Amino acid sequence: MFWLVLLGAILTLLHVYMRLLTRRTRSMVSHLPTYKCLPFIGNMYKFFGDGQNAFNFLENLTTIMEERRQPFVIWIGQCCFIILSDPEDARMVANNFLEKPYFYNFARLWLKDGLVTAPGSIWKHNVKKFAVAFSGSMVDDFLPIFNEQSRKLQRKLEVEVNCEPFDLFEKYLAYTTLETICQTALGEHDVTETIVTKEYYAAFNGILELIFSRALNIFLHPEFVYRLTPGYKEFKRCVSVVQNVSDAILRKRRKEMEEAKTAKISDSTNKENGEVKFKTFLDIILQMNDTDHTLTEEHIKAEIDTIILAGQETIATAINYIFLMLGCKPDVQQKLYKEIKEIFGESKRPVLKEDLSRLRYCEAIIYETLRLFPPVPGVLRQADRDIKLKSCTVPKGATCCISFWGSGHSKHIWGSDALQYKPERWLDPNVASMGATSLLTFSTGKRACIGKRYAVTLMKTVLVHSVREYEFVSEADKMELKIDIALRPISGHLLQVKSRSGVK
Ligand code: HEM
Repeated sequence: MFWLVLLGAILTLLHVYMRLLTRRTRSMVSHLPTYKCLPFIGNMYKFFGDGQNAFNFLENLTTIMEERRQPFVIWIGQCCFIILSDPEDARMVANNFLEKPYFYNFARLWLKDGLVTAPGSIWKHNVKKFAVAFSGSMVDDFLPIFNEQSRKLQRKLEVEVNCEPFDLFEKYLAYTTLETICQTALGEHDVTETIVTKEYYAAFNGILELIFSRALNIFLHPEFVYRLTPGYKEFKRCVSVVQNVSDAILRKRRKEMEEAKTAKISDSTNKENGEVKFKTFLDIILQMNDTDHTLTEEHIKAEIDTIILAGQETIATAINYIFLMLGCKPDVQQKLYKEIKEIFGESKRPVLKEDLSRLRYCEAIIYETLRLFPPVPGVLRQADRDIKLKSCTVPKGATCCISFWGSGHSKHIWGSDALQYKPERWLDPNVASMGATSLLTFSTGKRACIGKRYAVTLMKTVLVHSVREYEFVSEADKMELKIDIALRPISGHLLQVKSRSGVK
């Protein structure tokens, strides 16, 4: 009995002490909507469960934010999270705060100082030099690879014509985008047997699942606790499988560059008919490494893994949603087919640079899908000082969560038909220019995505090659979703392929 009373007293004191520590933050956000807080865990009880539960939670608080037109507050233990979806607020936060909160440390065990997880000081040092690898002119140079990969996908889909519905993402897209990113960003052309293997992909996915389940369980947040769990062992195993691949890519590329240097010939990996096609992301880092010795071997490998994560999973998810939406909106699909016919006629030629700006309806479909189905549903930033937003002041120490799901579904931003899938809205010049700043799917501000142009160009190329050949059918209007870092479908996501000529 005595021990129980003592324990009760200690817990009460601890609780009071924690309340005192967070008193300023609590008073600054007290006017914002929130849920009932439990001692010690705050609102963490809302997250217990799976990714579907996390998605329902996001939908629920989005509705409240829409009604109140205010950010929403969540307490995870003693950490205050301010969820916001207003694009102006989002820009304010993203331009002022460079640091990412401790959740990103769960991924830092793997991605270390790679661009996505790096602390602000390291990110600032690298970002401009790295971003060159995905600039407009570079992306134009990637077009032959985008075309080749899109054609390969189109040919693979032939076996699905008039067959049972299937999961496009799992069966094909994940591998198509993995191969594409390896060829364009890492200069690694021979990837079918080394990287694009089931083992690699399972390990890659395993890491993402483990990071997400850790994030949902507050008791696994302290590093010393997590290291004692079987989850950590599995995490280390998966990371080692993935890192063996980045290690092999790095060693191979270094050897090629060394050999070229020794033989005093220019390196030909990315050349075609003697002309330099493009300098890859990996080559840029390796060249920087000659003069910048802050780039360690470990850091370079972390950048390889980062670019595979950032560039592969996101585009595959986005393309999957596009096909699913086309499948349940035959009128939209027909309009896209018509646009492709107008530009390409009966020709099966590759997509050229000049075609990209003419694919206006195709672009509208891409943006409309990204608005309603953001592959990354939101990002986090750590407030290192107070900052004033439209309806509150974010207190120093709080974590801001920019909800792309919330902004994409807001009637205050997109109008009363915000929840409808209507690519036509992007053809209105007013909406298109407003949308350019209000569509947050690629994030906003200083640490926004550097691969937007890459992603949109690849998506257009894939769509042209597939839609001119096949018709797609889905029941995605009944799709159910979950969050496991990415926004993923759990049902209603199977696709059927039909031949346009009606002949298999
Ligand atoms: C539809 C496709 C894509 C979506 C929706 C997307 C979305 C995002 C988002 C939301 C962020 C911010 C992450 C954060 O703050 O935590 C981000 C960052 C990033 N993305 Fe993308 N991305 C896509 C494609 C790509 C591609 C194709 C690449 C590269 C080839 C890429 C490279 C990066 C990198 C390197 C960062 C980190 C930027 C930084 O911190 O400076 N992304 N992306």
